[in-house]
This record gives sequence, C-alpha cells and structure tokens, in this order.
Amino acid sequence: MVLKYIQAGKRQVPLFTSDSLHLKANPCQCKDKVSRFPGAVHKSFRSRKEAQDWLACGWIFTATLLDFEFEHGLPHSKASASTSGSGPQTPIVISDDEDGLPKPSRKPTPIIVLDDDDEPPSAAKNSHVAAEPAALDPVPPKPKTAIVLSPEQQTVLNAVRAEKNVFFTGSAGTGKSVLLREIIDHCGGRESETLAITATTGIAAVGAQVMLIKNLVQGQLVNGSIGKVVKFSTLSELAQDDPAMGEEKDGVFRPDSNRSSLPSRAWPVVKFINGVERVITPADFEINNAEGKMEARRVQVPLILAWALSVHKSQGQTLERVKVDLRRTFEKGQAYVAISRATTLEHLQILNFEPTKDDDGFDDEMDCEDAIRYYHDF
Ligand SMILES: Nc1ncnc2c1ncn2[C@@H]1O[C@H](COP(=O)(O)OP(=O)(O)OP(=O)(O)O)[C@@H](O)[C@H]1O
Repeated sequence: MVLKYIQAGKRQVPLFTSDSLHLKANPCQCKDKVSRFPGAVHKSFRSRKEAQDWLACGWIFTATLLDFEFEHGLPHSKASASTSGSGPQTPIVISDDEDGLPKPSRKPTPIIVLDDDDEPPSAAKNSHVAAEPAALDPVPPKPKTAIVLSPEQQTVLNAVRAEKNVFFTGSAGTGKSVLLREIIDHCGGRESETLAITATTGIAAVGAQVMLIKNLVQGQLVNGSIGKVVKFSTLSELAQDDPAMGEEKDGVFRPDSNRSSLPSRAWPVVKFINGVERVITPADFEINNAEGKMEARRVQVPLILAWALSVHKSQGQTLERVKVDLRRTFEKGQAYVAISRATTLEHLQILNFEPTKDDDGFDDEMDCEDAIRYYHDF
C-alpha cells in the first residue's frame, strides 16, 4: 500500500493507494488494512480515473469523515453540516476494487477541510463548497496529531512495557514502523544510551554491518568489502568537515547532475575494515544484452546488510573476527576458504565441524588441517 499526502485546505491528509500489485490482486486486503486503524475510513473506486476525478476537487472533509457516507463518490454529511475540524487526521484509502460503493454520477463537488488550528475560510463557513481546488504538496510535513495504535500494535507495545522480548512482523503497510517509533519513544528515544537500534527491514542504520556490492576503488573498495555505517551525512556537510570526503573520485562520489536531491540528502558513511571511511552514494547498476546494449538500469546505494556472509562471498576477505558454520558445506575447499578468512586462531570460532564428514567426498578435516597450517605459517 502506498501512502501519499494530499493538501486539503491547510491540512495534509494521509491517503493510501493500493498501487502494489499484491493489493490489486487482493483488493479486500486494502480495506482490511485500513479499517484496523482507529478512525480510518476506506473509500473505493472502480478506476484510477474515477479516484483522480474525486481527488481533483482538492478538498476533502477529513475532520468528521466517520459521520459521513460516501455518496456519488463523495463524502456526504449524514448529520448536520458542521465543519468544525476536530478529531485525528483520517486516512482514506483509494483502491481500484469494486466493493459495491456507488460510482459518482456527476462531477465531484469540492468539499472544505478545516484544520484544527485554523479558522475556517470565510467563504466556507456556511458551505462545504470551495471555489478552488488546492494544489498537491510534494513534501508532506509530519502529521501533527498523535497516532492511536491499533489493538495489535498496542498489544506489542504493552509486551515491551512489560519488559518482554517481542518479535513482530507483518506485510507491507501494516504499521510496523509506526509501532517501532512508539517502542523507541517508550525506551527513551533515539538518544537513549540504553537503546540500540540496528536496522529495520533492510534499511541501513548507524552501526549496521554492511557490504559493498560494487567495485568503487580498485583494490580498496570492491564488491564484497565489509564495513560499518558510522553516520549519515550530506555531501556538503562532509565537504566542510573533510574536503576529501566529498570529493569526486573514481566515480565513487560523483553526484549525477540529474539527481538534484543527491547533495541535499544524507547518505551512509561507511568505515570499511581496511580503515577507509567513505560516504556511499547511489550508483548505477546496468544489465546489458549480448550486444552490449543496456536492457535495464537501476540506481541504488550499493550496500547490503552483511551480518553474515556466504562462504563464496567471503572469498578474498580478511576478517578480524570470524564465526564459521560448516554445517552445510557442499564443495571441496569451502571450509578452508571460510576459516582462512580470520587473521588469528584466537579470533576464529568454528561451529558444526565434523571430522568424519567425508561420505560426500569432501574432506573437511583435511581443509581444517590446511587452515591450521596456514595460521601457523602466517
Ligand atoms: N495506528 C495507526 N493509525 C493510523 N495510521 C497508522 C497507524 N499505524 C500505521 N499507520 C499508517 O499506516 C502507514 C503504514 O504504516 P507503516 O509505515 O508503519 O507500515 P509498515 O508495516 O512499516 O510498512 P512497510 O512494511 O511497507 O514498511 C503509515 O502511513 C502510517 O502512518
């Protein structure tokens, strides 16, 4: 589910759309996912155009949507035509499913939205109709009102409050990040010394162990280099601290002029195990066909989380502290490659080593002896 914000009067209204293929295939899920949040209202359209027409009016009555029924594709007051803007911001879902709601039979009428903090526009005091649709704001501010947790979210937070260990998961848009923010607040906020936040769903966080997945500087920063994210900084901040950090070099820090957001956004600064500390900005990944013609191109920060590595990926690495799990070695020499990553025997731990594991034709015992000899010769 995709969240967008629309400007309704002076207020930002959160708006969910079922842009994900998954939800398109299962439209009911969209409704389920929204109606579980207190105060949320589901609104469905049969086509994207219909939804866009509805949105084009630019004004949506958010404050008391629960008192409204959707008629002719627009909220229509069941009760008095009060326009007082109280209550939390109400998420509205736009989905392409057909759930029996009537189609608009006429051009949507603009409806006024009132902000809690603002006086109603004078022209709107006695009417729901606004003269002009409001423009969409591309940069939504954070919602001002506090979120009321859903029962599931509250259950998890209560468990955290009771100092229980929790593991929570859920499909896209089910409120995990919001819940995590609440848990962080409960634990004293991000600045708290007793709280360590690692990484949520694949997002690199400070302290996260990461691997570079592109060759950036030959022999220095290559595909497979391991490091730790030490901070996030904009290129201009880095250039102020250390001009060399923001420099364009070997294509590493070259901001693409088409990507105007690059200089202003904060990017991960990674300290690699070879001591090099670099900011890592998005890089191009291209797939070419046999004639060398580009078939696909993707731009992404060339880092992945790397709390663990496959033996193949570790080849060529020198690692200070290594824990090797040999349970599923399947290729001759694999165990040797894995355990010879460590720089000292003291900093190597081997799990699931079986000296008798030779019935598959791979001599792990031999591999380990080779490795021990390697350390002694070192
Ligand atoms: N209790 C709530 N009340 C109102 N809105 C909520 C609530 N919980 C989450 N939301 C809204 O639902 C949207 C999705 O929430 P969130 O980003 O936390 O989901 P998620 O599970 O982390 O999604 P993803 O897995 O895609 O990252 C957000 O816009 C968030 O503000």
